[in-house]
Parts: sequence; structure tokens; C-alpha cells
Amino acid sequence: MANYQAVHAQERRIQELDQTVESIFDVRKRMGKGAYGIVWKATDRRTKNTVALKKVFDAFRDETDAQRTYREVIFLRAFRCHPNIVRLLDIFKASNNLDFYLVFEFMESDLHNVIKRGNVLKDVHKRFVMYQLINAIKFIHSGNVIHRDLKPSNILIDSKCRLKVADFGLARTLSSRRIYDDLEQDGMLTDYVATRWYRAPEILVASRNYTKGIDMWGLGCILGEMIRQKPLFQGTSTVNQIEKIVTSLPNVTKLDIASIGPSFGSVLLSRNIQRDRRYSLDEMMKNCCDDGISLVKALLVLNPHNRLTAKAAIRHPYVSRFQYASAEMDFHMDIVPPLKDHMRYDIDQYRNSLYELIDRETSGSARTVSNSTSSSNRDELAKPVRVTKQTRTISAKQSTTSPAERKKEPSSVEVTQSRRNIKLLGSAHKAKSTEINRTESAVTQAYIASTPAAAAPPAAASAATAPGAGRKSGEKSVHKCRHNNAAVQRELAAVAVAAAVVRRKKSTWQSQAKSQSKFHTEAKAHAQTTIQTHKDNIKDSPPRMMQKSQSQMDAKEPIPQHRYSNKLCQEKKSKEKHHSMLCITRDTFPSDAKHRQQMEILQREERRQMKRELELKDNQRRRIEAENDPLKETTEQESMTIKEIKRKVCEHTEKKADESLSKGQHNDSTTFGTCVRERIHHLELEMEKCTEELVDFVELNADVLNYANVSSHLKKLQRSKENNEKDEDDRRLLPEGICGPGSQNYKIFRQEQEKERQRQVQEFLARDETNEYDNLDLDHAYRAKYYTAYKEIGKELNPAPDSGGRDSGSEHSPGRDNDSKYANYFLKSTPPKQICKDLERGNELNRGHDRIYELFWLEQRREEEKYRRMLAQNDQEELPVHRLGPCRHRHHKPNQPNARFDNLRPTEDDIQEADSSPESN
Ligand SMILES: Nc1ncnc2c1ncn2[C@@H]1O[C@H](COP(=O)(O)OP(=O)(O)OP(=O)(O)O)[C@@H](O)[C@H]1O
Repeated sequence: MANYQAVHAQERRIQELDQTVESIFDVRKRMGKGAYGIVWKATDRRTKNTVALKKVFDAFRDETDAQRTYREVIFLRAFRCHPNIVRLLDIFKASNNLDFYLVFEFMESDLHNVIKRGNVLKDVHKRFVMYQLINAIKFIHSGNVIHRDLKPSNILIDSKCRLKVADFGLARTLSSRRIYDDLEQDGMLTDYVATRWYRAPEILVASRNYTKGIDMWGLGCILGEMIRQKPLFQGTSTVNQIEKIVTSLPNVTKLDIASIGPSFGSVLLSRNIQRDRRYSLDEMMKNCCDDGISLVKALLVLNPHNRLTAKAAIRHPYVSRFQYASAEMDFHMDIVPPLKDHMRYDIDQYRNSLYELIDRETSGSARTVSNSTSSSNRDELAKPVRVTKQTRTISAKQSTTSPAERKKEPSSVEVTQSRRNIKLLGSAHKAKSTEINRTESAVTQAYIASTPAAAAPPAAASAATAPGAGRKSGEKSVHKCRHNNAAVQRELAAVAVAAAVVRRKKSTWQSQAKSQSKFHTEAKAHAQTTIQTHKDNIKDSPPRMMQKSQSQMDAKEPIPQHRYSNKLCQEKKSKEKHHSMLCITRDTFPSDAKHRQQMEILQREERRQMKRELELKDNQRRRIEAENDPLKETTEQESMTIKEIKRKVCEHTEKKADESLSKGQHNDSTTFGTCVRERIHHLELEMEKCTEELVDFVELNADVLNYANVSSHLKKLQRSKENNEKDEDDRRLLPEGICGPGSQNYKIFRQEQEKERQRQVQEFLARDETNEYDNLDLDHAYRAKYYTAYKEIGKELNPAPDSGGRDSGSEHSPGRDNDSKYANYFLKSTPPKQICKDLERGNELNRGHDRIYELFWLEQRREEEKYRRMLAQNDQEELPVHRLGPCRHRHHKPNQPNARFDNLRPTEDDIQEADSSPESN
């Protein structure tokens, strides 16, 4: 209970507002709450302006908090001139001396809430948001400062899609090289950062290698989140965060790890993390446009040195269209807070430094003069102090400044004039505007640097109460700058989108016109080069050139036309791309038809020019021909020959086409090659069908066709095959010296061979078991399994005495290739009788071999068919791999309990099982 009361009391204390603050502001609604403060929407009672009031509770609780508060104020003041950085209007110290009040310009929402709401941001909005974000970061980085806490809830946005970066509590300068001291001292970066989802890998692995890349990583995460509508890497712990990052990125190299710097955490990066393709960047953002993905990929790079810089990012195609004057705003010097960023001071030092700042700014203020005190006086400090533009203006008029100094203050006329000038400059003279911004930045910097605390330690700083002349002039300049800047901001904000659109409109047209004219020139140059080449060729070899140009004319396809169409395609593509990108400027684009019309006109013009050139060239040719009679003759001859060849080719083609048509083939294609190919394909299909039918037939009639029948059938087939071969060979003449007189051709030679064979068979049959015939090397053709069948056939065909006496099938004579041996006999000048003998022997063996092979083949086909049938049956079921649920691993058919049906890969066991299954029998 006591605990509850304490919490309640604490909550009440956080919520309650200082009375004086309440007297100034009409506080309406709570906008948000962060780790350090609560933000309300409020209205200034006097000016009626709506503001955001942030109460930083216990702003100086410890050194870390004190430093955070201090940094926030210092950096916000330094960057307030930028349109994309939230503007700090006022600072108040609370009466309890613990809290702190910051008054900001009011923004309607933050990016986190907008993304959360779903499809609020369209592509163009995302691009504009990103542009402004990069713009702000570019400005911050130009002052050599890093924000370090970029996340959607720190990006404020209004209904006009204007964006402002907030929360500079973690920002720090990079100008000091000893930034790692900070990490050493606080070592609690994680405490600072509300969420790890936007943390760069180098921070996650606790590397000390801090660069501006930290912010660029944050930008990548934010863009990814806008596109994906949820955070890219939602790590549940630091390790998990690293894993998520590594999973999404391409392979981590040693160089990447080295670039992050040596740290205990880099070990995490070098671990072999399992990658899930679903969480790769490409996969996570597959619905995004190419530009978006490319920007995210360029920002989310592990190596911080390889990440896109803000300067480069602003020129990225995803955002480049929004560029206007403020994009060029840059600090040209480092922002260095008065209390050094890399050192840790005590609480009082931070507090005093801030109070002094407030005092300085409010000194002489009409409304706050009663509250203005010396920073050493705590009781008086406890009263709230207000710093406003109005009070400062009043103070400028009422203060004790000399008339000479007052003269320097801009009058209202001057301000109006300068505002008008800036309006002009802002919209028309980018360079001038840049200069103003530069001056502004320089002045702001000078102002920060000129504060006593910047040069001296805080104690000394508090002693220095009287501001110097330099500071006064600085103040004036800042005041002037504020006016100017307000004008620029208003101007830019009002015309931002419109200006971008108009500029885009113009530039699109300009670039299109430019590319068209460039292409036109290019085409012209090409045409001229072609013509020149033609001319040269005519001079060198008139007849060929003539033919070439004629064929070009016939084809009616001049080269530039082809190039035109390519170019047209390219132009169209790029135009379409632009078109899809710039939906807001859609109406301002030239229509497709218009563009095509233009291109067509150009094309026609070009063609006409080409024709003219060719005519000219023809005339020239004719003139040359007339001048050179001998050349004319050659030309005529050549053209005659070409015509003749053309005619023959035409005739041939027609003949072939007629042939294929007469065969009833549907022949749309006019080329002969296509006909032939179709025919071959058809025949192949027919052959396949026949083979299958034959196999089916043999299998179905396996019982009827016993081995003897099959073999006799095969024998017949073989004979007819041999006869066919013989018929072809019969007409050929035998080489000289191979055969005896009278056997001039193969026919007679074969007859002789047959006779010899008959005789040998007789002899063979009469032999005893010691016959010396060698067997063929059949190892590669069949295995021992099939040899049994061979032996059986052998028995039936040749009931030879050697049956069973010798393992005549399973062994072979090594080193003897009978095929090549018999083939070579023809080349050697061996006596004809011996040749005949050997040939006969070879033929006999070959036939045996063929028979065995045929049987082996049949056997093979039979087995194949068997499995095919089995698989076909299996395929009628769903493939188990594609089916989820309990049946996923079912291999057994319910009606055949003993058989396994793994239709993906039948193993040896499967085959054996199938063999023994009733189906195979
Ligand atoms: N100027 C503003 N206009 C409107 N809303 C604002 C403004 N500034 C801040 N907010 C809202 O208040 C929330 C908290 O603000 P801020 O981030 O400054 O607080 P914080 O305590 O520093 O937060 P964090 O925990 O992120 O450090 C923001 O997310 C935003 O929604």
C-alpha cells in the first residue's frame, strides 16, 4: 500500500505543473511521454500560439541526467534554425529547482504513431519524410554532431507531412577525438536508448568506433519501417538484435567485423548465424520500389564506413526530387558545447551552466525581469524564468544598450524588407539563400562559442556576468537571423511541395527534351557515318555496295530505325519509371501518345533523310557506272549470277514446301528446315510409340513367346536388318587386294562368306569340347545375371559340346577388342581366305552378342515397365512430400500391406520387394 502511494505520489509529481508555468500556458492535452519527460499541448495565454510544453522531471537527478538535459538544450539551440529540426522556443526553470520546462513549436504527431495507424503514408509521403529526415541529419552532421537516438517516436510530423527531428538528449559532438571516453564513463548507452531496434551494429557490439554512420543506420531502419509498416529488426535482446541484423544482411566478411573495431561484441558478428531467407532485406521489402530498397540497402551496411553519408543520401533517386534551398544548409564549423562533451561534470556545473544561459537570454526582459536573478542565488533561481522572442524584442528596445548599438538593431521595416528579400532568395536564388544560411550558422556557432562557459570552466563562467560587446553583436545577429530564418522557413514550408512539383515538372520536360535532342543528334551523326561508309564502299567496290544498298532498301529496315525503337523503348521505360514515382506530378507529364507522336515524327524524319541519302548515293553510283564501263560489265555479270542463285534457292524452297504440303503436313512455316525438323520430330514420336507397343506386346505375350520363339523372331529381324545393310553395301566395290578374282563387290564377297560360314558351322558343330573360340568382351554389355540367359539361348541355338564345360560368358580375354580387330582386317593385306574365316568368326560372335544385347534390353525394358506401372499406380495418390497432415509419411498402400511405395526413389530393397510382390509375378 505504502509502495502504491509512493508510486502514485511520484506520478502526480511528474504530472503536475509549476504554477507559474500554468499561469503562462493553458495546458490542454498530453501528447506523449518519454523516459525523461511528459509533453503537453498548450496555448500561450498571451500570444494564443499553440506550443508543445515538455517537462523534464528531475532534470538534474544525477550526472547522466544532468548531462542529457544540458546536451538537449545546447544542441536544440544550435540547430533551431533548420526547418526540419524541432524549434526550441523557450526554456523555464521550475520553482522546485529540480524540473525543467522546454517549450517547442507544436507538431501534431510523431512518425511512430503515423506508421502505427497503417496505410497513412503513401509512397510520395514516405519519400518526402525521408528527404526531410536526411536533410535534418545532413545539417546536424555538418556541425560534426551525431544524434544517436533516431527512431520514429523522435520524428515529429504534422498533417502537411512536414517533419522535425526531436530529442537531442543523446546527441554529441564528434569534434573531440576522445569520444570513447564517454562510453567508458557512462558505459550505459543502453539505459539511454529506449529501444534497441534502431541501434547500429557497432553500438550493439559495444564498439568504440563511433561515426556519423550510427545515424545513417537509424535512417535505414526508419525507412525500412515506413515501407514494411513494422520495425525491421525487432530484437528481444542485444544478442538477438545482432542475430536479426546479420540474418538480413549479406554475408558478414572479416573486413566488416574489422571495420567495426575490436570489441568483445564483434565475436558475436563472427559467429556462424543461421540465415533465414525470409528475413533478408530483399524479402522483407519485396513490395517496395527499387529506389526504396536501394536506399535502405545503402544505409543498412554493416561496415559504418561504407554506409551512405547524409550528403550522398540527399542525392539518392528516392529523395532527390525534393531538393530545394534548405538542402544546402550546412554548418561550416563544429558545434562544441560550452561544457565539453567528452567530459563528465558534476550536476551543479550542468545546472549552473544552463541557468546562466537562461539568465543571459532573459536579462532585461520586461516580463521576466523580476524573476531574473544571479545563478548563485538558489532561492531566486527557484522562480520560473521565461525566454521569449517578444521579451527579447522588448528588451532590445528598453535595455541599456547604447544608441549606436540600438541603431544596429533591425527596424521593423528592415525586417520586413529583409524578409521579402529572403522570400525572393529562398525561391529563386538558391546560392544566396545558402549564403544566408551559412552566415546564420556561422553566427549561431560564434554565439555558442562566445559564451564565457565555452572558453572557461563553469566556475569561471558563472563569475563572468557582464556580457561582452562581441556577445551583444552576436545576440543581435542571432536575433536578425531568427527573423530571417522565420521568413525562409515560412516561405519554404509553404512552397515546399509546390516548388518541388514545379521544379520537377520543368526538369522532367527539360531532361526529356534534352535527351530527345541528344538522341536526334546522335541519330543524325549515325546516319551521316553510314552514308559516308556507303560512299566510301561505292568508291572501293561499286557492285557489292550496290547490292548491299539495294538489299537494305528492299528490307526497308534501315539500321537507325532499329536503334530508334531501342531508344524509344528505353525512353518509354524511364518515362514510365518517372511516372510511377511521381504520382503527384502525374498530370503535368506529357502523355504517352504525345511522346510517341514526337518520337514517330522524329523517326519519320530520319527515315526520309535516309531515303534521300540513298537516292543521292544511287545517283552517284549510276554516274560512276556510266563512267566505268568495265566495272559495269562485272556488275552485270555478278548481278546475273546472284539472280541465278536466288532463283535456284527459291525453286528449291518451293519444291520442298510443295513436298511437305503434299504429304498433308500443316506447314505454316515457309522454311525448309522447319519442315524437316517437324518431320523428324514426328518420326521420332512414332518410333517411340512403336517401341513402346512392341515392348508391351512382348511383355504381354511373355508366356507365349518363349526364348526360342523370341530368338527366332529376333533372328529374322536381324537378318532383315543385315539384308538391308547388305543391299546398301552390295553396290560398293571392294578395296583392291582383299578378295580373290571374281569377287569385285561386297555382294559376291558376302556370298562367299556365307558359304564359308556354313562350312565353319559344320566344322564347329563337329568339334569336341576343346574348341578354341574366344568369347567377346561382353563385360560392358551385360552382367553375369544375363549370361545365364545367353547360355540358355546358346544351348538352344547351338547345342554345343562346351555347354557347362567352361565359363565361356563371364570371362573375357583382356586386351582384345574384337570389333576393332575385325574392322581392321580390311585395312591389313591379309590373305582373303584368312579374312573370310576371321570375319565369319567375328560375325558369328557379333550375332551372339547382338542377340544377348537384345535380350538384355528386353529384360531391362520389362523391369522398367514394371516399375513404371508401379509408380503410375502410386502417382494416383498425392505425392506425400506435398501433402501436410498425418498422411505425410505414408508409404504403404492399404490394399497391399507388404509393398512399400516410395515413388520418389525406389531403393534396391524396394525393387526386390516389388519383384516378390504379387503384381510383379
Ligand atoms: N513538439 C512536439 N509536438 C508534439 N508532440 C511532441 C513534441 N515533442 C515531443 N512530442 C511527443 O512527446 C513524445 C516524447 O517526447 P520526447 O521524445 O522529447 O521525450 P523523451 O522523454 O526525451 O523521450 P525518449 O524516451 O524517447 O527519450 C514524443 O514521442 C512525441 O510524441
